[in-house]
Amino acid sequence: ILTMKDIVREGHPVLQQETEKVTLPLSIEDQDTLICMMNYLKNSQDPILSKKYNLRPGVGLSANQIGLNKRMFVAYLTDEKEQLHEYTLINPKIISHSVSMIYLPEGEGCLSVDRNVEGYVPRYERVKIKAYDVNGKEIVLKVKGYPSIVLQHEIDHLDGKMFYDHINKENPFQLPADVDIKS
Ligand SMILES: O=C(O)C[C@@H](Cc1ccccc1)[C@H](O)SCc1ccccc1
Ligand code: NI
Repeated sequence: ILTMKDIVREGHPVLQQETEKVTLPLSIEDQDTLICMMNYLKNSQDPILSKKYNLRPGVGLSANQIGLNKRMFVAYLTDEKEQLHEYTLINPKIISHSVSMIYLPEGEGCLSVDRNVEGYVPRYERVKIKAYDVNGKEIVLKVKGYPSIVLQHEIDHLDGKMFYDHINKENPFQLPADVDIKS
């Protein structure tokens, strides 16, 4: 199973580069990798297993976070309305987004960053994503709020970006007038 030793930490080049598009249909190997990545998220959110395997909880994981230069990620989270969101997205692309922005009041963390980085991370409130599912079928999904933040955090990884790249250097808690804090 995937554990913290498999997770690449900041500074490693694979996290700083734009990941390569995945060839479709998915190889058996890529299919298996995605299952392992989703199992990491589920295990990390299980009180018993996360303790047993010493896993940091995660709601998203990108392939380059486990050292693979492949444009694919998984996400497993419940939203503000306790709705479960489970995504395995291949070659995702944000094709449109809202003007309005949102932030997590507590800021963001990252499984690849072993330190606290303070500050608001401005994200689009709503995004429309085009991607492929594990069967190679094209999907278009619209997400808003917390799920939108998670998917943007993961797509950033695939583009070689870290959450703190979005934090205002002068004033990390700067809030442009018209933004809403999403809790
Ligand atoms: O490093 C990753 O990509 C996984 C992040 C994703 C993430 C962080 C902040 C905001 C949105 C997504 C981990 O989930 S950070 C740990 C965590 C665990 C549970 C809930 C929120 C954050
Ligand atoms: Ni991250």
